Amino acid sequence: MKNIALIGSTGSIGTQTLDVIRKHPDRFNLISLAAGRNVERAIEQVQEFQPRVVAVERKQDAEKIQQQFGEFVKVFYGKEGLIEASVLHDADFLMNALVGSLGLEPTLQAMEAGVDIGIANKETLVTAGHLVTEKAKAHNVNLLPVDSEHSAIFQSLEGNRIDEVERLILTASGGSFREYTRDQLEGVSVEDALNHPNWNMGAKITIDSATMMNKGFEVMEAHWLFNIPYDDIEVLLHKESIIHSLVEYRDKSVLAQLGTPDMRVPIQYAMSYPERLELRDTNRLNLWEIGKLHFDKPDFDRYRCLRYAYEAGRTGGTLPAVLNAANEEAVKQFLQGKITFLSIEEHIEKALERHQVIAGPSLDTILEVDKETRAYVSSRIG
Ligand SMILES: NC(=O)C1=CN([C@@H]2O[C@H](COP(=O)(O)OP(=O)(O)OC[C@H]3O[C@@H](n4cnc5c(N)ncnc54)[C@H](OP(=O)(O)O)[C@@H]3O)[C@@H](O)[C@H]2O)C=CC1
Ligand SMILES: CC(=O)[C@@H](O)[C@H](O)COP(=O)(O)O
Ligand SMILES: [Mn+2]
Repeated sequence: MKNIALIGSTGSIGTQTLDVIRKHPDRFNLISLAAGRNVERAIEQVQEFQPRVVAVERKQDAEKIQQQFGEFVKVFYGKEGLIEASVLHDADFLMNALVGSLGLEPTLQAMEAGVDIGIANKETLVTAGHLVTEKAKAHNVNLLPVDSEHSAIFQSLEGNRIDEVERLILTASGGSFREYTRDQLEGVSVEDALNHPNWNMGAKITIDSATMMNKGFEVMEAHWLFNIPYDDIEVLLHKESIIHSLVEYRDKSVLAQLGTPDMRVPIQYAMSYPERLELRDTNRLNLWEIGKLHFDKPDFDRYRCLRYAYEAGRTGGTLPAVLNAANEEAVKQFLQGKITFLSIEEHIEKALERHQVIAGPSLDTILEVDKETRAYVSSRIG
């Protein structure tokens, strides 16, 4: 039996993680959950899974849950609440399903406590990949990929040597506007941007997918997870999202992982690794039904965020934290209807241009840069 701590329980990855736990009660036991403001859903989850520790974003919501469940659960709130839900002496695995760089500190603290991490929360690796990978090594904990592309690469690497890899190829759907020219992106709506062709995900990652910042983040995530230089990580447009990513070896053999788009597959694999458990109610991949798969090269002028991500990743230091924070703030403002879709990349570009890079930043420096960058982007919007 594996004891699971889950932060971000009410979101897309969080609820699918709970579905995996629900399907395997003999294998997984939920000992804590952390949610944000979706208190009704959090309460239902507490009723069903009976974790002993619960965290929510706001004090008043924590009090409400504490009253309802009494002594059976300990309820916390805020940033400290996220840490309480992540660092438990008997946790075997923390699923980090939070959105944003908010996930960084709980991840680092759980690793210090020797807990293996399922890392869906890519912003943590983007913002502070050097700190996270160092900490994983120092405390001998596994950092298991949950993102579908990284799970595909992880699976395609199994039984092979990393020093025999020549190239990682990350597939990209192209997002909600993949058939649009740059001119057609003028004035697109939030609703249209949220309409991902293949995946049903949280709002922020759906916008990141439309700008292709998601793929840029995934390049950075792959760099840190698999220790591969940026020059050897490529992006391939593949609109069906059937091939989840590929690894090319030095003999030019290419291994890949395929499947119908269902995040419960990589979620479950991270949780059950190195075993594969049954997943009954997912769709089988019948290639004859699909008939054709399509591939294309990404255009770095059409998808500028992809270019910024490679540049920030190659530069390193504090620049990736700026990229992430500027993106988080700009996407938030776009979702609130305050800026246009195309101006997301404009704000990011300006934030990157003005930043004086600090090499090898500490956690405190990263947190400071994160805060300062959000304030800068917010002040540009007014
Ligand atoms: N969805 C997907 O298919 C995939 C997602 N990912 C990555 O996984 C991560 C999660 O994505 P996704 O599940 O889509 O995101 P969602 O927006 O659906 O969920 C985010 C979760 O974080 C919680 N949260 C947000 N702010 C706070 C806060 N201040 N305090 C506590 N909890 C908070 C939300 O709580 P609440 O709703 O209660 O406010 C929710 O539970 C992201 O990093 C994303 O890039 C990667 C691959 C695929
Ligand atoms: C499901 C998943 O892993 C997402 O990150 C997905 O990759 C988004 O799709 P695109 O970024 O390829 O549009
Ligand atoms: Mn992905």
